[in-house]
Order: sequence, then C-alpha cells, then structure tokens
Amino acid sequence: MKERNPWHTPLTIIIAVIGVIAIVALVTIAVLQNKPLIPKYKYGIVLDAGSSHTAMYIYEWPAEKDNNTGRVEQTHCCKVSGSGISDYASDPKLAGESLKACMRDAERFVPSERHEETPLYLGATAGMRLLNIKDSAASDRVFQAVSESLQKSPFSFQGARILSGQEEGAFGWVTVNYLDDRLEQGLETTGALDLGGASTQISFISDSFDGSESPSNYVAFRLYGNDYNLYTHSFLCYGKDQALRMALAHQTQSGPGSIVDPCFNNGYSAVKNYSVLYESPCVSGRKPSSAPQTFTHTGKGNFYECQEVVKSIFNFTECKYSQCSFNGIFQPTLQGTYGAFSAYYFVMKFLNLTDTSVPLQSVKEALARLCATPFDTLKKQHPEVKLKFLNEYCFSGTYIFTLLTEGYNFTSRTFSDIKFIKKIKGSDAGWTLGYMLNLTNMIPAEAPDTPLLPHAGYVSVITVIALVLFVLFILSLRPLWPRCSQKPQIV
Ligand SMILES: O=c1ccn([C@@H]2O[C@H](COP(=O)(O)OP(=O)(O)O)[C@@H](O)[C@H]2O)c(=O)[nH]1
Repeated sequence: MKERNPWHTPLTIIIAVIGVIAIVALVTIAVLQNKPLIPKYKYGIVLDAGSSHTAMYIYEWPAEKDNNTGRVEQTHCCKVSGSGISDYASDPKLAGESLKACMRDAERFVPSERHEETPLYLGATAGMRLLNIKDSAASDRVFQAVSESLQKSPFSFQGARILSGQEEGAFGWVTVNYLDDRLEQGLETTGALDLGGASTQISFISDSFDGSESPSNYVAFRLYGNDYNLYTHSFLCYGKDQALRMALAHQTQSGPGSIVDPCFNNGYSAVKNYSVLYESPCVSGRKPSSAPQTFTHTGKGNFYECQEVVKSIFNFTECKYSQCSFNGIFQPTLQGTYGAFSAYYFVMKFLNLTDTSVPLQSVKEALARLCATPFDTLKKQHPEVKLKFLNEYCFSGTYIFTLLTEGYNFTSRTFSDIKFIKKIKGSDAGWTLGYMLNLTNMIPAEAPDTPLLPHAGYVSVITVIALVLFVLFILSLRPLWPRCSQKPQIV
C-alpha cells in the first residue's frame, strides 16, 4: 500500500505556490524599485565677466528632484583666454569672439538633449561698471556683441547685464553658505570677502545690524524658512588692480619723470604711460596737469613704507555713522567666520599665508621679507609664476593686509576667523552660483517638506511588512495543516 504524504493536499500546494509567487514578486519589486535611477541631471551656465578675465562655470543638479531642490554642483570651469570684456571697448566684436572657445567647451560638457533647456547667463562686474561710468555707449556696444555671440549658442540665453556691487556681494555670500550647507540646515552663517581686480566686497550677518542705520548696505533674505539681515558693501576701485592705480596716482601727483616705489621689489623697473595709468575713472580726476608722456617706475621694496602709500588711498577720518570701515562707509561690528576668495586666495596662496592661525605680526614679517627680496632673486625662486603677477605680490600682499586690518578692522584676535579659500566641495567660491540659484529659484524661501523615509527605506519597510503579513496568513491556516502525530493514511 502506498503512503499518502499529508503535505500533498490541494490546499497546501495552492498556498505554497501562492507563497512562492508572492515572495518572488516582492523581491522583484524591491530590487527593481531600489535600483538607483539612471543619473539624469539638469544644467545651468554662468559667465563671470570680470575686469581682468571672463570665466565660464557649468553647474549640474539631479533632474528628478521636485522643484529643483537637488544639490547644485560645479562640474566644469573654462577660463576665457584674453582679457576681460571691458578691455574690448574699442573692438566689441572681439569680446563676443573671445567667448566662443568656452561655449564650444560647454556644448561638450552639457549632454546635447539638455542644450535647449539649459539657461545661460552672463554677469559683468566692476570692469564693466567702470566702462559704463567712463563711456556708457561703449559699454552698450560690448553687451550687444557678447549677447549676439551667446544667442548663437544652442543654450537658452537669458541675457547679459552688469551686476550691482550689492548683488555681487550678496550672491557671493549665498554661494559660500550654500556650498557649506549652512542655509538648508539653518546653521550660523559665514561672511564673504571677495577681492576682484576692480572692486572688493564684504558681506556678513551681524546681530547688531537691521538695516536701519545704512539701508543701502542691507539685503534681506528668507531662505529655507530662515530670515537673514545681510550687511554687504562693494567698494568700487578697491579691487587690487584699481587700488594699484590709485597708489601709483598718489605717487605721481606732481607728474614726475620717475618714481621709486616701496611696493615693488628692488630691481623691478618699467616705463609706464601717464595716459594709460590715468584712463580709469578711479584716478582720472587726479591726472597731473603737466606731466611727461611716460614715467619710469622702479622698485625699492619696503613693506612699512608701502603700507603708508597704501593707507593714502583710504579715507579713515570721515564717518557720519556710529562706526565705519573707510571712505565714510558704515560697517557693523565684525561677527563670526569669513571665507576670503578670488584674488585674496591667489595672493595669500603665493605668499604661503593662507594659514591664519599664525599671529598677525608673523604675517607682517613675511610681507616685509617678500618686499625686501630683490626682484631677480624672486624671479629665480618662482620661475613658474607669470611676471605680471610676480611684479605685484609685494603691493598686493600689503594691500590685502591693510584692507583687512585698517579697512575692515580685523585684529590679531579676529584675523584667525578668516579662511582663504578657492573652492568649497569642488565648486569655486564667487558670486556666480548664488546668482544662478537665485534666478532659477533653486533656494526655496520655506523649508521643503521632507518625506518620512528615504526611498530605499520605504521599499525595505514595505517588503518586511508584506513578508510578516504572508507569514501571519500561513499561520492563520494552521487548522488546515496536516498533523504530524496523525498516522499515515493507508490508501
Ligand atoms: O592666478 C591669478 C588669477 C587672477 N588674479 C587676480 O585676481 C583678480 C580677479 O579679478 P576679476 O577679473 O575677477 O575682477 P572683478 O571684475 O571681480 O573686479 C585680478 O586682479 C587678477 O589679476 C591673480 O592674482 N592670480
């Protein structure tokens, strides 16, 4: 007689088959759902048309995030060769031409299916602000030329314009704090110090500032549900190239045929043209009435004397507010930490002075040593550094030191609150990212609702719950289970 296996009842077979199908289905769904989505990104392009050069930045962020709330990162930077667009006033077409190589670069870095929807912005800063003051028709022609050139690109060109000093300062502050994740998390913010060629910006939050004392320095933000009262000021002409012009103008007031400059190393010598030096609106009003065509500019390399020259370009006496930085501009008490970028970084990196934990006295001594180094020795020590930068490091270092300490009032105690930075998490510090985040509404005013669980967590919880339900279902069929104690049936 054959023994009948008690498990071989139709019901148990049906339950087993359903169970296996359910488990397979659950595992398949979990695996498929949990597969990382094919990376799909959106892009934005910003051209920073600075006084000394133009740079193009490409940003990307995950496309699948709602309301573009994904993290934005810089994926590529292209330095436009040649000078800043303001230098093309006499031949504006060349300004447009100069952008073409970087735009071709952008076509390779942004996937072609995204070209049409990718916004492209050009923002010009202090170089164009100065050209606009000097010759607004020439400035319009430059914008016309760069706009025509950018319209020919496959991207969605959103316009070229001059940023106000206030925008430049505020967007630099947004960039630094966005990249540091301080805005989304509502953390204490960091101030932003930006040194360009033609202007310099200082932006920070001070508890003592609500905008009432100097409304023109006030920018209000509501970001991720937090309110910020930002103090910001842009000093036109106090970028390092225009500051150098002002220092030279101070030394050539009487129209001499030669000057011996403490801000240039001993052994440096160049013949400079009076009309070129005085063509900038930062100094044009001070052109000596009688002067030869050229003057010989030689160096004597003395930091302490250089500091006196540099101080002469600041006005520290006039102030109609409770407190000022310089030139009668209101500045609240410094607060918190600061990121100092652009030319601050280039100069302090060269001088090996990015470590701000060293006492201010040591910074002074390092600058004094650099200025006292004969120019020939300096060239031998740094054969890789371009001469146009090497010439000026004694001046630039002294200028930065004086601007920070005498201008903004950083002291031996607060100097260590400054961090000289180029990039934060792979993206350059500067106004461009903040500008794009603002124009694309990528920073919400209110904190977005966060889902209870991340996607993977959600899938895992659903799978576990389904398995538990299945086991409970099987257990609920217990009365129908074959009994082990039962004697095998004889068929
Ligand atoms: O390797 C470098 C690259 C740039 N710079 C200087 O950094 C400043 C950058 O100025 P930008 O063109 O951005 O000027 P803005 O329009 O912001 O005044 C200029 O003085 C440049 O000469 C420098 O010292 N080292």
